[in-house]
Amino acid sequence: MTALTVVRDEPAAGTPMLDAHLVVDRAGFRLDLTLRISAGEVVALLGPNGAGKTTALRTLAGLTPLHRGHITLTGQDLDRPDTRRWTPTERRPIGVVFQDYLLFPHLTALDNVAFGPRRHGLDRHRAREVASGWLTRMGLTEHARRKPRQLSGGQAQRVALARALAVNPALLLLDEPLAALDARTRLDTRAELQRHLAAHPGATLLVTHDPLDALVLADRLVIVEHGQVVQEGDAATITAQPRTDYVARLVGLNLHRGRAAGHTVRIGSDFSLTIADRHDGEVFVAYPPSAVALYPRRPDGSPRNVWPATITGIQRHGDNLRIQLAGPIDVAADVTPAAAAHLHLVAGQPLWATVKATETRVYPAAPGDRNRVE
Ligand SMILES: Nc1ncnc2c1ncn2[C@@H]1O[C@H](COP(=O)(O)OP(=O)(O)OP(=O)(O)O)[C@@H](O)[C@H]1O
Repeated sequence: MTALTVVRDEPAAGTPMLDAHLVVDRAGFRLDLTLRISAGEVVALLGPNGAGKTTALRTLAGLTPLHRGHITLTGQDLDRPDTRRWTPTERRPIGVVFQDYLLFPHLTALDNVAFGPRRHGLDRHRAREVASGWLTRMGLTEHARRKPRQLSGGQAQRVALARALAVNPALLLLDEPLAALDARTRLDTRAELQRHLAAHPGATLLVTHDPLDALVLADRLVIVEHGQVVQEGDAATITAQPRTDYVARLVGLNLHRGRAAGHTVRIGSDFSLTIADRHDGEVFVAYPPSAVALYPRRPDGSPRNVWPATITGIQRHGDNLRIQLAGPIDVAADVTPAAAAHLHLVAGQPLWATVKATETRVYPAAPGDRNRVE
């Protein structure tokens, strides 16, 4: 019997694909980011406005040169300023889906997708075959002859994704891929995108400031603030143990950094919280806004942490109200509309806030944690 040899140029899942140290200096801003992504892995680069996400993506795509560092993809240096290595955008094995898709308006969906394979050397007929296959996978067969302006937002997004994937990229870059869609379409498209990303054998970097996109689509989250990584890991770890104010807000937790001694954590110079378990040294204390209860007068005889607070803001939050409070520690509290009415909550109002020791989650703060949370 003859052995059947299957030739695959797909990398085995887990093979290191991207190894990058991205350094870009601008007046008042420095990007200094290390990124490693394996075959089949989807990494979300998440961060607030101005954190440097787009700059990172542009360096990988070859639209912004590095000042220092390197971009190595499947062992090839694409950008390495110290050896003057530079591969132009069109020669990088990278597919990009931009926020607004950037489809060619004068080309049909089919020719938009065929553009990449053509550029990579396939003849017109073969490139169209490949493109047609991708449009079928995206459920767009009957839209192949349409121009971008005849497509809905969700369809244009799928054409852009097909175009990026049609060149079999070692690295797929997605820049806020769902941002241009309305809420309903975004929901369907997110689920569909998840399927396509799971099938993509290369590495994927998703740039977003939507935590839901990151949580649903990515295997690993890299969180950047001020051009630097402040936390990275899987969604479960990050949501359980946020290490900066931004991440805590993202996952909906109150967060303080302090010094623990036994069951007490000193926060700032003259405030302490009692915690359930013993800890020593620098720690984070996290608890959800739903764990903070509000009282018009100081509740006594209770084992809870109690402190005076003033309302600085009230917003709707799902079925509840989220109350922002200033005091010895700044916190958010969630209350039901009935409780808010009962307490006659208004901005500027003094109250008493409480949280039970057993509702707090305490974990060590690494010495390297940036953006200290006080
Ligand atoms: N072309 C440019 N020239 C000079 N400075 C720039 C340029 N583009 C961005 N910046 C600055 O570089 C920093 C990082 O911006 P960048 O767009 O990468 O952040 P971002 O995380 O993508 O933000 P957003 O979520 O708002 O898109 C910001 O301070 C920004 O003002």
